[in-house]
Amino acid sequence: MTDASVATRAAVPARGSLVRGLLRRRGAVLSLGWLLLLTLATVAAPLVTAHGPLDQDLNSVLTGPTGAHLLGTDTLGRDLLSRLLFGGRSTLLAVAEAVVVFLAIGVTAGLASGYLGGRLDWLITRTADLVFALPGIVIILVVLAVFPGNLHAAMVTFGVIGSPGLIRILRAQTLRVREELYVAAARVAGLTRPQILRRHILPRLTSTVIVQAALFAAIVVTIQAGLGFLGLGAPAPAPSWGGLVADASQVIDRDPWMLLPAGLPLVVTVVALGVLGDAVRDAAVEAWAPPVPAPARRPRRPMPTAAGVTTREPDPQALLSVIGLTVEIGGTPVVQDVSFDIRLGETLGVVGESGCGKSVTSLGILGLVPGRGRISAGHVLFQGSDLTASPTTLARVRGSGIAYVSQEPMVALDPTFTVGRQLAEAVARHSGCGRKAARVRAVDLLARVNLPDPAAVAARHPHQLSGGMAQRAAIALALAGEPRLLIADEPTTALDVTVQAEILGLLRSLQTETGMAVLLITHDWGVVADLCDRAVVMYAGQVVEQADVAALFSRPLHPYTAGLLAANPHAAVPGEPLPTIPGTVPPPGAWPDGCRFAARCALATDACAAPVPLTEPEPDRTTRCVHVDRLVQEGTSR
Ligand SMILES: Nc1ncnc2c1ncn2[C@@H]1O[C@H](COP(=O)(O)OP(=O)(O)OP(=O)(O)O)[C@@H](O)[C@H]1O
Repeated sequence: MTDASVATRAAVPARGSLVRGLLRRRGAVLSLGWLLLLTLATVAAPLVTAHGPLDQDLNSVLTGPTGAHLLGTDTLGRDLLSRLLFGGRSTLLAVAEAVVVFLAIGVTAGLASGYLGGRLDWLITRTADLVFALPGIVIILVVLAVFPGNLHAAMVTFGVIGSPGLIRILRAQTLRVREELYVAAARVAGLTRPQILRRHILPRLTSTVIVQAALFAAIVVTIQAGLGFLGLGAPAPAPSWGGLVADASQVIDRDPWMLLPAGLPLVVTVVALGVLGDAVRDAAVEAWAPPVPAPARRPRRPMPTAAGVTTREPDPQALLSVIGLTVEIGGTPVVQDVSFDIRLGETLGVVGESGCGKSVTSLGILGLVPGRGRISAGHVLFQGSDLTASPTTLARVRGSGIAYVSQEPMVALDPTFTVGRQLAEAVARHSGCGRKAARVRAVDLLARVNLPDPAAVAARHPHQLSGGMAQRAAIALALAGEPRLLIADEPTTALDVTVQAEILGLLRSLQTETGMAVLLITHDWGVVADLCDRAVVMYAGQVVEQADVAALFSRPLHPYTAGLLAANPHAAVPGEPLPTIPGTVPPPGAWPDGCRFAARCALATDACAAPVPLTEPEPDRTTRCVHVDRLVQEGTSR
């Protein structure tokens, strides 16, 4: 989508907020109205009725509705409206007690379990399973046997017994949300865990929490009424909704009317809570649904890969040195022995076919290995500090030292906040300036990435931006901490060709202005030629070649690099078919012991069956090929 297409987007109904979505639903409005009315009437019961709930008048029993008693009287001549409202107080209190306990345990444990994982996750899920298996009603009856008539103890217990359901749901959602790129971006930006949970994860779970709380409240109302009906609630003569139904059922043959005021509020309240829960869920789905179909991603072309550099001394002048980095996901190495350096002001391209480990390498640098993977070997030195050895240094460096721009700007930005607020938050965090100054700086940053009318853009939510604008906003966010290294993972993949060129031009000018280093992951040799000083070629989790861009283009010293350059559409000869590399990249776990490219290589011989080390055939360039001498000769004679 181009920037111009924002106008088209604006014509599409905008995503409504949860509240607006709710207010558009008649059922939700009626339910909210009823619950509000009920709450007000019970709280202000002494003002609503002149009769006390215990006042008896044996001369007017079971009167039915009259002027003096709007809902009639019971068998002792007590005013039903008064008993209903005062009884409603204990119902509302019971609901509040149980729901508060339910939410306190469910939200805290669900978030902690899903986000922190590890042993805590194991402990929480096992405990939740155990509590889930307990027979709730039996436990409550036991509690009431130990504390007769103590509804508070019963409701707190019910809150505890109900919480495992919420824990499971929120844990599952947290696991999903924590993998979203804007959460990774928040980690890169240096937010602490509590900040990420509060600002980025909890808001995404709000609708689920409200739905679950409403449904749980409906269950509490029925349980509380059931206990009252059985005489296990508030001791007589105190009013309760369950007690009213019990009284009404005893005189149903003499005065069927009494069942109506006794039972109807109970039924309407339970239905209202259920309808409200459904409406919140529907409104949330609507609020989060994308307003227009996501722009189709450009199909990815197969790209060259490279081999990792084995043990070597890091460049003393490097800003970042990756040394022998090995990353495992699920116990399988997906990136192995990767090494490279970047100096300040330099742009290093990382190229390779899909699945060769480019993204995992860049995320590994930031300590953000996906899928609960881990760095199993190697070091990442940034300005001399080993980021793999010190989580504190890593946390300090993220955002301010190293920033990250992903290929999906629309999801890298938090959809819940305006662009300006996210930027201001990042600026304030990194610079420590006040809110007002941070807001001004946020608009400056948007201007710096050449967004027209930056103040207006600051007031928009990410979904109101086109792909190109969102990527510029994401770059502005990355610049908020004035990083020394920007990692850009295919920053133009999801954009139209014209916008791609603009974003690449922007990156180039920002680098010239700030002098920062850029690690650019790309599939596009055109981008490498245009922006990069050096390039690392990755194949099947290894670096296979690393060289100055000009040397790489003129004399590739790995058959894979040569194959990829030949398949480069920018160099295609009109009318001739574009050469391709036969076969596919072997997946992690299926890598051969020898050269990983051998099965696709025209030069392969028996010598390729043994492990191939990286060699340095020329100063400042490395390759992982046993036929390197032949390639050097061919290149020289060309
Ligand atoms: N979350 C994950 N869980 C399991 N395996 C993963 C996960 N993320 C990546 N991998 C695996 O790690 C390997 C390297 O993936 P990576 O995304 O780094 O490749 P890439 O070169 O960046 O590819 P692309 O250009 O498609 O992004 C792949 O085999 C991939 O299947």
